[in-house]
Amino acid sequence: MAFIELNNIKKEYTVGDVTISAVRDCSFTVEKGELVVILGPSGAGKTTVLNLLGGMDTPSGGSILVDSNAIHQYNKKNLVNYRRNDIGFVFQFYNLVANLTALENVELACQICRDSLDPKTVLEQVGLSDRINNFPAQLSGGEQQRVAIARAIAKNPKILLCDEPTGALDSTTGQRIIELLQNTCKTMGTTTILITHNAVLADIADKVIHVKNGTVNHIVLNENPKKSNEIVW
Ligand SMILES: Nc1ncnc2c1ncn2[C@@H]1O[C@H](COP(=O)(O)OP(=O)(O)OP(=O)(O)O)[C@@H](O)[C@H]1O
Repeated sequence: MAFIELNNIKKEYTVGDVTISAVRDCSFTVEKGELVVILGPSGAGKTTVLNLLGGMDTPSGGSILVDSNAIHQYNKKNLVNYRRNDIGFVFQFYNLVANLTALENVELACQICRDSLDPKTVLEQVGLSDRINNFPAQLSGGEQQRVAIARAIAKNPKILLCDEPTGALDSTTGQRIIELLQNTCKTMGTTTILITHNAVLADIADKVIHVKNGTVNHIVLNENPKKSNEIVW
């Protein structure tokens, strides 16, 4: 059994009298410790899939199994605990708390979950030992994203979910963020899922799930994923 299994997932939104099918018949698996890129154009359903995986939303049909747990059957309380303890989230625009320092941002996330790592140590691991007392506005975009990654991995999550993590960064800074995500995935063994419309990022993944019109189009396994310094966009 795979670490993550999505089976025939369907997600529909009802807006007034209209039903919008965001995701349909979507199935794929992710192995423990794998780095997976979900790639597809705008509107393909990537964010919907990520939100379902992260327990921010529940499917209209199908099943989601994470580490043998049936996430699709979770009630609100189960979902709160799942999001707190099992999921680390990295966003395109970092979403740091502006009036807290880098260290305080990471500490805040650690306070709500069990088994968290030492915030200072994790900030050192992401290369920010000399910036821990800075506020987000005093940091570059790349540094802010490092804080956001530190905040997510300090929770010691089962899964790291990244929504266009390099989308707001230039190519060189983005490469360094990819390097950090690749290293974290390999050294900590954190299963990492990254959604993007940037086809260049496909090469850095162990597995690429191509999505189109709300469903999986095809899946590619990379025997030899590229290093971050081998890709440019
Ligand atoms: N809460 C919602 N209510 C209604 N429709 C929605 C909702 N969320 C998503 N959709 C629709 O579902 C479809 C898939 O959207 P989704 O955001 O998952 O795509 P995406 O691949 O992440 O796109 P992008 O790269 O632009 O973020 C779109 O047609 C979108 O308009």
